[in-house]
Amino acid sequence: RHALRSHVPGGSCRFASPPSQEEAQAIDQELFTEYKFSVDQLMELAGLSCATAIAKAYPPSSFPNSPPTVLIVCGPGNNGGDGLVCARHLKMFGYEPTVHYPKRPGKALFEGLTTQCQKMDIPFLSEFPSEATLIDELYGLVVDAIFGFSFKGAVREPFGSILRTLEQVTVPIASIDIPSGWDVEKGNPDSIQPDMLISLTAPKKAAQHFAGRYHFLGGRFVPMALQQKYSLHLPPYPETDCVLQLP
Ligand SMILES: NC(=O)C1=CN([C@@H]2O[C@H](COP(=O)(O)OP(=O)(O)OC[C@H]3O[C@@H](n4cnc5c(N)ncnc54)[C@H](OP(=O)(O)O)[C@@H]3O)[C@@H](O)[C@H]2O)[C@@H](O)CC1
Ligand SMILES: [K+]
Repeated sequence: RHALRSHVPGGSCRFASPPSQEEAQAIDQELFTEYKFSVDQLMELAGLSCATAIAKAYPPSSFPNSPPTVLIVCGPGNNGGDGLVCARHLKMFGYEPTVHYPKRPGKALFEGLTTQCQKMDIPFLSEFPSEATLIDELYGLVVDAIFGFSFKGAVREPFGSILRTLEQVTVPIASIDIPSGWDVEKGNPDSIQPDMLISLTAPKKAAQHFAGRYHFLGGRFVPMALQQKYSLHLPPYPETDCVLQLP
């Protein structure tokens, strides 16, 4: 199933005291309201973490194709914004990203991130490939930036069709924060099963159901007082790294 060779060993996650969906949203809100971070600040760090973790797990030399092509699917919220930032950094790192961004919020932040990608010659696909085999032929990796910790209920279109196609791809999928289609706390055995998960801030409860090879922690921006308030017990990041591979 997983076509890529990889240079770092990995395993499933058993993380102490993961935050609930409500707690994850409360931490997010507190970062903005109490700690006065702006969304674009944290999104930049989150997206950079994702690109860095991807480059560690799937270096260009491990791709079956050259240049290393990556399909990034972006959803309508901040998870999708992380995907746009990730695309930009992957391009800087020597990858060849292509973005599909079917539902775009009319906000300056996302418009700016989209323009930045376009000005860096990152193509945007207007139609999602309907056949999984086409994705397998054209791309060495898929980045799932569709839904994050605010996902609720049954998946609505066009994302239902997209996820059904992604369930059938054989190239690895790297999910940002939460595998899309998964309940944020309970997971979802019937949805995509990514090869990689990049948990941002802290792994959520759903990460306990992740069985792919690479679990990374990213988003090294949570002040200690906030970590303590929510009993996050985050493991220490190595030196100045912005990501940490979890066991
Ligand atoms: N502090 C942090 O940790 C940071 C977190 N960050 C990132 O933000 C992410 C959380 O972002 P978020 O809150 O904007 O929500 P997110 O999960 O992207 O999507 C919600 C959107 O999806 C939609 N939608 C929902 N359910 C649906 C359904 N069933 N079927 C279809 N659509 C559905 C709904 O759109 P609607 O269609 O309802 O308008 C809504 O707009 C987080 O996971 C992390 O990646 C970083 O950027 C910065 C620092
Ligand atoms: K996701």
